[in-house]
Amino acid sequence: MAVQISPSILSADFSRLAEEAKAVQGADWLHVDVMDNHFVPNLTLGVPVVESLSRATDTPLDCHLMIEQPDRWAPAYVEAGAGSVTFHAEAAAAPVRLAREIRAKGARASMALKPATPIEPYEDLLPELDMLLVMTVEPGFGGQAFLDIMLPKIRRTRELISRHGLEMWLQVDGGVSADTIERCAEAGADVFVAGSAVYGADDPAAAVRALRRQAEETTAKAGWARGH
Ligand SMILES: O=C(CO)[C@H](O)[C@H](O)COP(=O)(O)O
Ligand SMILES: [Fe+2]
Repeated sequence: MAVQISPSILSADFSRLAEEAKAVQGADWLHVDVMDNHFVPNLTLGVPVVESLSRATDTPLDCHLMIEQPDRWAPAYVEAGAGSVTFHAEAAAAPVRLAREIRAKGARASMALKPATPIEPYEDLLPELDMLLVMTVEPGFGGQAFLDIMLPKIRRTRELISRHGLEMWLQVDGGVSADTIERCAEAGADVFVAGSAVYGADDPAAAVRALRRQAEETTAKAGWARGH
């Protein structure tokens, strides 16, 4: 199980997205938060911006769709160049069909859970997914405080993934920082989104390296990591 860091451009300067993407060279992914002002009370960017960004950087794009009707829109984000597309369980009408469509178009398929959405009803869907995103804030805004109460859900999700013998990744998003990343890694997360902790730093690339080091050290120590 390899630690991956996905800086969120939600906390970047939107007037200089190409430069901001290059400022985190060395990151595994670039996390792109798509918000439609319906699923969440905020509005960010859409398909044309993702298309331009995918041409402007070699870092693969990890698109987090906080939108209604992901069944209709998610395939367009794959066509726009996203390497991974995450839809919300609460918004998808047919998550299995949607995950299969995302995979068939050539991207990794991922599903996100808001803080109040349990993982257990989705256990049988896990083999259809390449990644599960456990939100550690209410989606909609960057810079919010990490919700410690989500740690048991991260732990239960990791246990389910292990029990089913799956290779899928477990992402955490929201309030991930030097203060919280070790708790996430200890609970079983392996893909870490960080917005304000990376783009709020004087040296974003150094912040990515520091977060990676912390997560790797914790992962190496954690008992559940053995054998993965
Ligand atoms: O999906 C998100 C918010 O809905 C963002 O990815 C997340 O909040 C990142 O920002 P920060 O690390 O500052 O919390
Ligand atoms: Fe996100």
